[in-house]
Amino acid sequence: MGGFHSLYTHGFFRTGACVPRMGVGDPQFNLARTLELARQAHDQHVGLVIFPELGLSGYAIDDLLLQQPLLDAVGQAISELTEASEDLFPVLVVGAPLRWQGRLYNCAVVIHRGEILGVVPKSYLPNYREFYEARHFTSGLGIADAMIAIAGQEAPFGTDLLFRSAGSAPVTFHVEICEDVWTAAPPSSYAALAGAEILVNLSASNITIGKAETRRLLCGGQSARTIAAYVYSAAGPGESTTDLAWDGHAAVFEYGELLAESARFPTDSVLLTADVDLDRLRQERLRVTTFGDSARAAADQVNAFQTVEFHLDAPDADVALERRIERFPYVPADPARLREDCYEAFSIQVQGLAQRMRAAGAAKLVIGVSGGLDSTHALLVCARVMDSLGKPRSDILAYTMPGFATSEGTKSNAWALMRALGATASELDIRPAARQMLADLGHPAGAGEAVYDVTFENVQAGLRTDYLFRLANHHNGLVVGTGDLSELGLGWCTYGVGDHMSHYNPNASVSKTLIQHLIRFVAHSGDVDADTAALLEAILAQEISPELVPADATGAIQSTEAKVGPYALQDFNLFYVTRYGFAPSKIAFMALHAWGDAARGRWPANIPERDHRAYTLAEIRKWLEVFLFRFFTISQFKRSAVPNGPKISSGGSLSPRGDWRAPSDGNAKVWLDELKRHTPEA
Ligand SMILES: Nc1ncnc2c1ncn2[C@@H]1O[C@H](COP(=O)(O)OP(=O)(O)OC[C@H]2O[C@@H]([n+]3cccc(C(=O)O)c3)[C@H](O)[C@@H]2O)[C@@H](O)[C@H]1O
Ligand SMILES: Nc1ncnc2c1ncn2[C@@H]1O[C@H](COP(=O)(O)OP(=O)(O)OP(=O)(O)O)[C@@H](O)[C@H]1O
Ligand SMILES: NC(=O)CC[C@H](N)C(=O)O
Repeated sequence: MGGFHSLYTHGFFRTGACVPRMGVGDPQFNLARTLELARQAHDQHVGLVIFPELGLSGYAIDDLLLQQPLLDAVGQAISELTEASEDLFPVLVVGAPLRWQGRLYNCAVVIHRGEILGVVPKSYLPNYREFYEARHFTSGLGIADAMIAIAGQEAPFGTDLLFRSAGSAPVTFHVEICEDVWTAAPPSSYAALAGAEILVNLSASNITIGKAETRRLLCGGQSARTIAAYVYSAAGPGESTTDLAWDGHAAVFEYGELLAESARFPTDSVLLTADVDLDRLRQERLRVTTFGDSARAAADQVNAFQTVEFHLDAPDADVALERRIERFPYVPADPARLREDCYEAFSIQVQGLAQRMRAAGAAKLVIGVSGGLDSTHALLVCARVMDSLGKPRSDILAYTMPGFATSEGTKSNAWALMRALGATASELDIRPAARQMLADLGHPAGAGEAVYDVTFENVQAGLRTDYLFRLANHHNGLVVGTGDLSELGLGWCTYGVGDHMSHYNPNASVSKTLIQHLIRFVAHSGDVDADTAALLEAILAQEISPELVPADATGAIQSTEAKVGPYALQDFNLFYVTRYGFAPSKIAFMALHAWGDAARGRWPANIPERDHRAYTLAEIRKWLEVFLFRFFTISQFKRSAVPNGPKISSGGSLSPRGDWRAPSDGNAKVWLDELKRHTPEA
């Protein structure tokens, strides 16, 4: 099997859905097209590839289905296909009318490496409106523990089959046929509860206006409900147009998400592929424990399945991932989705803080404004909160509090911002108190020595927060937290007395990369004047720094990203560690795919061209190691004691009362070992 660079190494699985050019009632023609596509799928390392319903005979051939020569020719085509499959990697699932115990069934035949693994008859035969399947076929409902003679072999036959690979490409799949998924209780629902991860559907669904959307709803919804992948392929060009038409719709969904979809109304054969993330499905089924509850509720149906085992071994080649992986899991590149995300994130933040202000009977909001990203965004939220409560923005008491390392640039940005947003702005110099405290501590910096250690830093961060809390007492206000999700993930905040603490933190579950985007979004929204937009751009462009340590001899300022890593990568790591609990080597593989080439895929809007950069595997590995150590070893005690704040993204919040509970005395050993063992250094 391939190495680190192969998708099969990391729990991905390539699926294929074919729309072959069809010959009406012409099994040899259809066999030839099927074989062409199967060979293409082989060349593309597809593990499981499906073809349309009754694809070997044609679907809309009416009473020809009852013609002996036609059925014999279909049998011959299956024999030839089975023989040819010996040299092919993928499991093939083809549609054919088959005779069993003197009756005709609308079947899916599952073939791998010269063997018929099983045959699944269609359960639900539509016989309403334009459909007349019951005229020819018998329903497969209830057929179990049966065998069928086919292509010189004896194969399992029934609707009780699950197919499971015990090879180095492990997967469990189930097969249903068109109408089966149109029903209130599709067979695949029970199959998923019995362990099927990929649900395939061989379909011949004639097209009428608007029907493609119905299919998306049904297949996408089925994949979401069953926490599975749903692979769908419908008949296309060449299918009989006597009274109907065919748009050749192929699509692959994963847990409610459309992974790939064919262009409809093709004029020739199509192979659609999609890389399904089986790990994601497996991890999600562990989390969503009600999935197991519904398996218990449907125990009779679930326990009735039998498993057909086969061996699919991952290709030796390094099969490169083709799936689109967002660079920023918290900031989707699709403009429409991003707009919706920004609207929701901002509205959640505003609603959270407004409700707390009302409930606490607070007259004012108190906030420290540094001129950095987090406090800028929190201040934008405060302004909107006041608007929504019908209070004047002057009820926001905003303080800029210069310390030993505050630059003129950030301070003037802070002033400009407080003014632009209409807050009551003040300046409070923390240096005299900080000097006093350092002296009281016996710290050398108290006597003017250039000792810039963590105590020196935290005295400043702590004093700022202390002032804000006492100002809140003094003015009947709430201290608004600014620290973001990414900082919380990395433990990049001062515990208890510092920026870790507030009365309510609307930023707590907004990642740094999303905060950057939200500010960008406001700057480009037209909701603020040109000066404010320029100010926001200036804030976005500056180096991220806590400004707690003065610039060094070269003038270089304290850089957060030089210490904890680029937020772009750390947000990627944070998302996949907390949302799915993936292995670090898989996260590194995915990060390389997302970030390895600046030209690949779309970037979210408004990110300046100069920031379109790439990361090497060595960089990705290095910063992932930093992330794992910081996240698992040194920062959980901070997350175990965070103020309230609303959960914002499906990526999760890190509140111990919300979406992330972990021991405060754990360590990163397991994760670091996994990373080192399975990720090359470059
Ligand atoms: N598991 C555990 N349970 C309970 N306590 C634990 C602990 N592990 C360490 N501790 C204790 O915690 C203390 C260390 O934590 P803490 O006092 O927070 O200090 P620490 O995390 O060492 O330092 C704070 C860091 O955050 C950075 N910062 C501060 C402010 C703002 C920003 C920003 O950019 O937003 C960044 C700052 O530059 C500094 O590097 C030590 O006294 C240690 O003994
Ligand atoms: N000079 C300052 N004046 C007022 N408040 C400050 C100052 N420096 C820090 N703070 C407060 O402490 C918080 C944490 O500081 P930090 O520098 O990490 O955040 P930031 O500057 O808002 O954003 P970023 O972390 O993105 O630079 C700020 O959000 C702000 O509330
Ligand atoms: N072949 C089928 O089972 C088609 C039935 C399905 N209800 C459709 O309209 O597409």
